[in-house]
Amino acid sequence: MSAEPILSVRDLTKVFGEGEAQAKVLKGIDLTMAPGEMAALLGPSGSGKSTLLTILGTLMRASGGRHEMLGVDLMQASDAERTAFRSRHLGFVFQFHHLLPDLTALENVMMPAAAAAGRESRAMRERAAELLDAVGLADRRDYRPGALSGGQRQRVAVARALINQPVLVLADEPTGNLDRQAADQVMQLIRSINQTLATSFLISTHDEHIAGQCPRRIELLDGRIVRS
Ligand SMILES: Nc1ncnc2c1ncn2[C@@H]1O[C@H](COP(=O)(O)OP(=O)(O)OP(=O)(O)O)[C@@H](O)[C@H]1O
Repeated sequence: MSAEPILSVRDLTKVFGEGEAQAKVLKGIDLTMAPGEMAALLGPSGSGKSTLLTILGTLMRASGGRHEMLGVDLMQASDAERTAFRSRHLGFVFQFHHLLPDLTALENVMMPAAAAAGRESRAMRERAAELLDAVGLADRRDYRPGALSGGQRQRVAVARALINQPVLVLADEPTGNLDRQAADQVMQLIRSINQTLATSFLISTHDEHIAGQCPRRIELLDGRIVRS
């Protein structure tokens, strides 16, 4: 028997604007993801990749269709329920790391956990240190982002995405700002986390080399999935 999907999306649509300025950007997306899946999301610029990731991340609501995760109906959920769901079950990595410049690597990794709990704890600090160790940056925990390389910053961002033990990490061009070597290191890291922790990843990219490192590929074209 196959496992229940963690994510189930049916006929999902997104319309921006009104009247003549209206643009239908997602035109009926059907998508499921199984626990522990790692998928690349490909498509030309403007095909809707970021819009889809933003909706799946509960950072924006779809205009129509069904959006369920872990059995929760996220279309019907209130804003407060969606926020709680996000901090408990989802992680994010963006093209630009969005680390806070005045915090150390360790403090940045800890931040989503401290924000969710409303305070810091020793357990959080220990888990953040373990994650920095796992991404190969144990010796950089007290460095601020400005003193790290682009690839190191992105590895800190991956560690930060994992602090709340998410079921699914949404990554929007996580290697888009990196050279090939640093990009490969980040992808190796993501694959090893995917395999050891069974965290699912959905990774948008323009780069076939990056997509080739993902077991599944999902292709968007003009707001529709044309291959999955
Ligand atoms: N807030 C918004 N209001 C109006 N239109 C928007 C908005 N956000 C995105 N769009 C439009 O939706 C379409 C899809 O944008 P999206 O950013 O999802 O594409 P993408 O596939 O991620 O592109 P890229 O690869 O260039 O990042 C584009 O035509 C864009 O102009």
